[in-house]
Amino acid sequence: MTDPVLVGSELCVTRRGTKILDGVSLTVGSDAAMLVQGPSGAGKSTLFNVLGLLEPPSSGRLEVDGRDASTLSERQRARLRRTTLGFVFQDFQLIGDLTARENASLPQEHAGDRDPGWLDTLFERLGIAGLEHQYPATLSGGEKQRVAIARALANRPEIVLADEPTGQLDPDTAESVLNLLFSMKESTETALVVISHDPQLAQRFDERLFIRGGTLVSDAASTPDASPSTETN
Ligand SMILES: Nc1ncnc2c1ncn2[C@@H]1O[C@H](COP(=O)(O)OP(=O)(O)OP(=O)(O)O)[C@@H](O)[C@H]1O
Repeated sequence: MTDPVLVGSELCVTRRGTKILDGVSLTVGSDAAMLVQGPSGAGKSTLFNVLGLLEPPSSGRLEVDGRDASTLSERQRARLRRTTLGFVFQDFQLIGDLTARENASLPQEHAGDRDPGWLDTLFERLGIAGLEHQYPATLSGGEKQRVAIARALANRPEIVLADEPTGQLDPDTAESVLNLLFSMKESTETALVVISHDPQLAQRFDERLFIRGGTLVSDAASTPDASPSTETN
């Protein structure tokens, strides 16, 4: 594995006395393509939030780009999130009264580091050049997700975290969005971590982890939604 960009050690999240994540340890290399699979309620979104510095773990250690997240102030964490991480969500999370271009440029605006040329490149490579001035309501699901990918890559992050990025798309559009995520991962040299319950995604990823009851388990056979029959290795 190349140098790790994300290292979680014994991550736990407890809510109302219940352990939602229970001792999750993982290492994401700088060129990783990692899929975290698991059934509904397994703790995938919670893990996504913790890895994305969106919520702190109750215990355990998280290192992002070599920095121990627990030692950072909220402001430093927000800065690290902006500069190192890009996010793609199942429901796109585009702002309705901003155009596609304005949505994609938000991370640059927040970082105070505008790079319109890079946004042009992203729109071009993602096949959405020409849609810059349209509002989300006028875009198809696949187009919205491509705008969301442009937004995730706007600040040239080290890691893209995607939570069920194909969950709301029809199979053909899902395939094309996944192809784009992978081709952008290669060309921008980012690590890609996708969280999904969809076993169909499995064959695309070098590394697969399975979560069940808040704990990483060793193989797909332990997760009913992730049948090993769909695996290629
Ligand atoms: N605020 C909360 N308080 C108590 N329990 C919670 C809270 N948020 C989530 N949970 C529980 O934690 C467990 C894991 O939730 P999480 O959303 O991480 O699962 P998931 O694997 O992403 O599920 P899905 O695929 O259905 O979205 C679930 O049992 C959920 O009910």
